[in-house]
Amino acid sequence: MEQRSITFIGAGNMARSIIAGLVASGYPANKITATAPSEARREPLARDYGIHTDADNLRAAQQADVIVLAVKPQLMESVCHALQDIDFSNKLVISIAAGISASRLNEMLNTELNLVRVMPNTPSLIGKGMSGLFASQSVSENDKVYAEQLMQAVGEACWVQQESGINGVIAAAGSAPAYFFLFMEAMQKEAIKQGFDADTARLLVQQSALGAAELVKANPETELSTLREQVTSKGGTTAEAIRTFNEHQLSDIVAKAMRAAVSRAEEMEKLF
Ligand SMILES: NC(=O)C1=CN([C@@H]2O[C@H](COP(=O)(O)OP(=O)(O)OC[C@H]3O[C@@H](n4cnc5c(N)ncnc54)[C@H](O)[C@@H]3O)[C@@H](O)[C@H]2O)C=CC1
Ligand SMILES: O=C(O)[C@@H]1CCC=N1
Repeated sequence: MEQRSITFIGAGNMARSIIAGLVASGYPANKITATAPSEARREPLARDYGIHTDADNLRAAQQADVIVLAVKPQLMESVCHALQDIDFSNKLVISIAAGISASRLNEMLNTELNLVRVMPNTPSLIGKGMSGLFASQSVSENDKVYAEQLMQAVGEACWVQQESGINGVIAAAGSAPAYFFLFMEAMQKEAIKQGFDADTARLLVQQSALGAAELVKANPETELSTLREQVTSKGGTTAEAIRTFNEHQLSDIVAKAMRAAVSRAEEMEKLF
């Protein structure tokens, strides 16, 4: 892929995840800059990945070919305001923020950007990310290819044709690692109650989760329901566990939670 100079505005959890994945995939560290007001955020990134860091957003953004907006949605407006003097005509802007539309970002930066909205997730840190991408109409084919390859360097990527699809990606992927962590936390807690020490309980849960996910990936032709049925012996233990989940409407709970994530993204679009 092209190795353009890239500046992350905001050096938090998500920027760090992408930077780590990029550097591990061979993207040159000296082409990457990350900004944050606090030294405590910048220093570990410079130390761990050998990238440049800067406290000055304007300077760092000015010298980059690609600017990744990676601050919290609440801060986006004030951060963008200070970048308005930049000539964006030859730059690609990537926003990873949830709940901030392309038209709002154009407004905040006071220009019609070459903008790709990307919704990544934190497993990018280990090259296992899942990202959804949406490109504004003006984005060139070359920039689209670059954005896609950038996210493929840290995991899998898919495009959405409508901007609203980004909110669907949030529900199914951006926020999703937290759902699985919550589920695993609950399992670990109960395994501890059943007598395992915390480490063994974690091992039991993490290896089962990993094995299940790998099995899904290794069997793309097999429906998820079939994989579930292969574990569920008639009259056996799994059947009782699954019956209990169903009795408490696990599918409805999951659907409600995913819709709540979408609703919050829509609400944020009005707030910020
Ligand atoms: N954490 C996640 O799993 C995901 C987050 N996102 C999006 O990524 C964005 C960042 O989220 P996180 O990394 O989780 O937040 P975070 O709070 O970990 O990181 C935000 C960073 O911005 C920095 N910052 C604060 N003020 C700044 C300023 N004026 N200039 C430059 N940097 C500044 C902070 O030092 C902090 O390191 C959000 O817009 C969020 O919607 C998207 C997908 C997944
Ligand atoms: O919770 C959030 O708002 C961000 C977006 C997806 C994951 N974290």
